[in-house]
Amino acid sequence: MTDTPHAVRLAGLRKSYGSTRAVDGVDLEVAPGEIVALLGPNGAGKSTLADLILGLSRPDAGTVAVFGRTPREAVDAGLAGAMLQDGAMLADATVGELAALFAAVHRHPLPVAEALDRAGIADLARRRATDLSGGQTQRVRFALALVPDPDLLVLDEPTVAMDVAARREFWAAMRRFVAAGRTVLFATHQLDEADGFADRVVLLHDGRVVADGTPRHVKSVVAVRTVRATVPDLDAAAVHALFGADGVTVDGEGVRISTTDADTVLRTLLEHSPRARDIEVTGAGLEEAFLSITEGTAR
Ligand SMILES: Nc1ncnc2c1ncn2[C@@H]1O[C@H](COP(=O)(O)OP(=O)(O)OP(=O)(O)O)[C@@H](O)[C@H]1O
Repeated sequence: MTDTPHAVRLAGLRKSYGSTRAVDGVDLEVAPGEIVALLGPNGAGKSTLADLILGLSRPDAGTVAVFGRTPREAVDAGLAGAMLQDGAMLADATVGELAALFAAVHRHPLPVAEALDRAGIADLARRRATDLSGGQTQRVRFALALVPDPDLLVLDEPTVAMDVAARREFWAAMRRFVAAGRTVLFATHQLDEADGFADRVVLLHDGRVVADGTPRHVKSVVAVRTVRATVPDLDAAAVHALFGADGVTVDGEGVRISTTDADTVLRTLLEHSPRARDIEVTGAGLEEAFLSITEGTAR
């Protein structure tokens, strides 16, 4: 641990690929010991942000500091470890050999056996790294990220390809990792994962931070539901007067309303249109929730 105030400090960060603004003006400060989920739909900019924090790509504008150092310095000093989506496995090497290779390039590595043990894959040490299932490969990546014994772990969608049991074990291992006061920043597009593990959730959309708070706060923002109903003699003007225009679609006798408070919408709808039928309430995916946020209906 260092005395610097922030594990991660991003200021005015921008990164474009051609005309795509992958990261579009991000300011973010993460204190040591925080567990932060970067939550966002596909293409929100989570991987790009992770790469910038680790110094794997350079920003077009803005600054990145990791424990007060440049990303490169922090990684070289073993302060930051990474588990990325596409870390390649060396052909022919066993898991143990791969971890030993990693250990050789770090200044204060964990003993290989301990890194494998902490990741819960001691039994895979002699297996060839390229012969593993998707979930096992993810856990090898996790072990490799632990090898430098870092104070900050950056994980990009760590549980992709893991089954339920592997996920449970993975998060248990992560809990042991953070028990020592270390910092974790993980990207995910699963709200329940952010909710279950993070103490802070940063919501990204189109390269921008659109919400930042406790899982409870962010859940209330993205827990959008869609209410659909068929209403005979539907009066579009009356519907808009009741529910506003944002997130409300009227099509013939069909009405569709996006809301964070489906109970109230249903009560109001039935009060004013007792003949409403085919009523359906569905949970929205993150994409839909984000659309609502950006349209301003889910505030
Ligand atoms: N190397 C690249 N070249 C061109 N465009 C890129 C590149 N990397 C990312 N992008 C674009 O930048 C945007 C952000 O991508 P990024 O991978 O950071 O999002 P993400 O939130 O991690 O998405 P996912 O959940 O799908 O991994 C997307 O529009 C993506 O197509």
